[in-house]
Amino acid sequence: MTKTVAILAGDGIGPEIVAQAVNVLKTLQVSFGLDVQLVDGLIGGAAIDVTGVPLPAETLNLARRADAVLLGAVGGPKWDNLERDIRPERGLLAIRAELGLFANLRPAILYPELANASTLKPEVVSDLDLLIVRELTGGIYFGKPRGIRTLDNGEREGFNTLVYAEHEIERIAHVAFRSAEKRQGRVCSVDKANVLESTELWREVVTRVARDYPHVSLTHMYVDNAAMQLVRWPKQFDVMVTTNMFGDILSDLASQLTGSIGMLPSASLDAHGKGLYEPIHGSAPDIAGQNRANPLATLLSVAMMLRYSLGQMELADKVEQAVKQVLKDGLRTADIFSKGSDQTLVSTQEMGDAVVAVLRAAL
Ligand SMILES: NC(=O)C1=CN([C@@H]2O[C@H](COP(=O)(O)OP(=O)(O)OC[C@H]3O[C@@H](n4cnc5c(N)ncnc54)[C@H](O)[C@@H]3O)[C@@H](O)[C@H]2O)C=CC1
Ligand SMILES: CC(C)CC(=O)C(=O)O
Ligand SMILES: [Mg+2]
Repeated sequence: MTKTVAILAGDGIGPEIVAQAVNVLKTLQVSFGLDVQLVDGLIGGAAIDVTGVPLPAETLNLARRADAVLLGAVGGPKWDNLERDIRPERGLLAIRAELGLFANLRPAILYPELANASTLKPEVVSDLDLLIVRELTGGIYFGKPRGIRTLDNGEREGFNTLVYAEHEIERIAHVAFRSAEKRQGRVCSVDKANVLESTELWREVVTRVARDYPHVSLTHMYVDNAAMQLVRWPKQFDVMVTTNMFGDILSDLASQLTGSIGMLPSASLDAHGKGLYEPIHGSAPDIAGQNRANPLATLLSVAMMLRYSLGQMELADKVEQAVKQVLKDGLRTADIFSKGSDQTLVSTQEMGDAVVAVLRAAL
């Protein structure tokens, strides 16, 4: 049966990188019989410009009907002075919440060809393969009350609320333990339980859920130490499970261990296999429109979509193999390029075309 994929390119480099992903999906359609229908929708600043809101009802309906959603990125200086509730980023938070996408899987894998692009020494990152499981629809990005208020003395005060209910912690913990069962069997739960009651409960609930997984080991780490340990010896981690904000920050950090933020894909999943797939990075306004962005995180997100939402394991492997091949062939966008080497500096489009060419050659 034909599957529907909603394509939400968004802002900044979003349209440039998503165009490469669409080319890959069309190649899989034409050359490998992938039965998908691609339907475009507006989100973020692009949606604000046309409809006045960052997540139009039409886009939400499209995403609800679709089997999977592919998203580029949202946001940019053009919309930064808008009223808080209609900024592009609120559209992204809203689609995650509306679709119930509570589990954000962010694998950080070092491709051997990029060992020299990592910020760490090759021996510290060789074979790095860790998975950050980030809670995505709760925590401080969603907690109420929130806002900016004026006090009696005229001074303004900004405030947010970090709150986690037991069921929110339980379900993300299960995702982490089930993931670890298929990997090296180790979960590290990252919190700030020494200071924050919300994550004191987090630690207690994760410890309770661990009893259902006798073959998985559980350790706990405070987030400040976790940030330090990630750059000291990242291979100590298999699966890291953490809150919305801590996962957001630690995954950007982890991306540099693999060479670039342009390399990390993500899957945001609900309880039933519905997923939204996007690179972990933002809209990169500093390089938008220059055909310089690395599209590989987005193409690897397509591979995750094929695997988790479209049931196409072999095609997922093929896309990942094609990414590995273009790196082996020495092709590099600017973010992963090292001068004085036998690498070829390529544009966003050229990198996308090269992946498509490898896929076609694999026919
Ligand atoms: N999922 C999303 O849609 C996200 C949206 N944002 C939004 O994006 C805008 C920019 O945010 P920033 O903090 O600058 O984060 P960013 O992730 O967009 O960019 C950070 C740095 O990484 C570089 N970079 C990012 N993606 C790259 C790629 N594929 N290839 C090469 N270089 C890449 C950028 O050029 C920039 O120097 C803001 O409006 C922010 O709110 C930020 C993070 C996630
Ligand atoms: C709007 C932000 C929460 C997006 C972001 O930085 C992310 O999900 O990584
Ligand atoms: Mg982020």
